[in-house]
Amino acid sequence: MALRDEKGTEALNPDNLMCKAARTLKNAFPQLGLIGDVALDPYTNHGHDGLVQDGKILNDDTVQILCQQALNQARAGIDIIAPSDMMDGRVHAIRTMLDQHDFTETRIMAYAAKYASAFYGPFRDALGSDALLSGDKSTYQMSASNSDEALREVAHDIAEGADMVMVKPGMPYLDIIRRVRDEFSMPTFAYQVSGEYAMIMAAIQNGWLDREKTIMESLMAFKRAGCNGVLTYFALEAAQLLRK
Ligand SMILES: NCc1[nH]cc(CCC(=O)O)c1CC(=O)O
Repeated sequence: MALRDEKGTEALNPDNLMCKAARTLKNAFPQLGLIGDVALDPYTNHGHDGLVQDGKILNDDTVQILCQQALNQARAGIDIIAPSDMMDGRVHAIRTMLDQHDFTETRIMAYAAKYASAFYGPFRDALGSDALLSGDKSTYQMSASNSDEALREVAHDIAEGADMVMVKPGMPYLDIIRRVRDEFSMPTFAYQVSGEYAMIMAAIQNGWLDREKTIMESLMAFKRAGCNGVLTYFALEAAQLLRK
């Protein structure tokens, strides 16, 4: 909390928690691929992903800072920059910044179709941004009622240089995953978010659902819908189950 401020300055600190963790992991496991989430909400005292003035998000000023944040992460050893902020134009700006600093091989996984969702609750609790958040994120994240907009958002991000695209949340948006994969044939990922994880875990803990079967069925659904990969809090357990 003490490190949060209006502009998310800590995001640009080369010795922030995330950069330290990235360097430590790369030293210990040089073969490990690292994905870094780029957005300001872990660092701002208002809990938004971007800068706020008079209750409005400042898109272009935020993009400048996100570029610096991406560069900071690339320097710490992050292999794939994953902007989760949903500002317009950030993929192109980040690509340009990375290239200018010789990070030409650093990839971009765009949170391209990201919905303003209730399913991020547990993540925001963990981050401490839920209590801080003034208003909501509906001016930059998408409305759950809209599916064509997802295709337009994905098209923008691909045109701006995204190497991979993501749909988020996952399970309530399987239709979007299928449309995105069919339309663009790009490496397509889903993020099975914290609320999906919490929902499944709560049911497992209550004895209502079978643990292994439910986890694997939930992940299989993403593959069926067209995903090339899934970001999930079940990753470790799923890897163990797949090895059996
Ligand atoms: N930009 C922040 C960000 N990056 C990942 C998540 C959610 C992840 C999850 O719920 O598991 C969020 C939350 C949000 O947009 O409020």
